[in-house]
Amino acid sequence: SSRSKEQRILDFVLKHAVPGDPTSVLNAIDKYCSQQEWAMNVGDEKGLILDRVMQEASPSLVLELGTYCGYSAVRMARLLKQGAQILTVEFNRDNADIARQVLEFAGVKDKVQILEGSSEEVIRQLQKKHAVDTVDFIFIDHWKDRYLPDTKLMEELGLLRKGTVILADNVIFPGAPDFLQYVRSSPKYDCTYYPSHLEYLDAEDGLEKAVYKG
Ligand SMILES: Cc1ncccc1-c1cc(O)c2nc[nH]c(=O)c2c1
Ligand SMILES: [Mg+2]
Repeated sequence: SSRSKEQRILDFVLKHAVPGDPTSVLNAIDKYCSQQEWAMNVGDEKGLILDRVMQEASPSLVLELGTYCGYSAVRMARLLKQGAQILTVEFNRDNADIARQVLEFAGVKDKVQILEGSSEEVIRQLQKKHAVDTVDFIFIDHWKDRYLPDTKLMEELGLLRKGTVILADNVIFPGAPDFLQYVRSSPKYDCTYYPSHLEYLDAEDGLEKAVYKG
């Protein structure tokens, strides 16, 4: 059977990156996806913004919505402080399998747990099944129509604490207008927009940071 684009990305990483070196894994994925086949990794330009915002938050527990091939999970895991953890949610089983192999090759698998399922179902299980109290940093990068309902759900479940940082990808392209409108008009959030570009392309995109005020 023919290999998928995601399997071809993994193959390129295994061939061209250095085992245990997360930065070489990021460089390999960025090289392949900018030169051979476009893919929806957050990429190197928006990735630098993710790096800075995440380091500023210095989180002990990170929740990522949308693992895909594991690029942003590797990106964040390489910067985590000692003992910190990432829970990343992926709906697509094949992508989760690719991401597991990428994370293992990068040497960060002990810092990251991939939770398979819909973001709504996984979010509802975090406190009881995964012993989560509150989350320190949330990277939203899954499906634009779920940004707002999942944010509201996390509020309702008490998963956000004073100072929890939400960083959302693709708020311009494909765009999450209802999410943007909500967080920017809500007294519960302090928002900052980081203009950038769609991964590997010139199209405009950006990241929105929404800090929960508790
Ligand atoms: C797929 C696509 N085509 C054209 C323009 C943008 C996209 C695109 C880019 C992303 O960074 C995405 N991140 C998470 N989830 C997505 O669905 C997604 C889609
Ligand atoms: Mg994205």
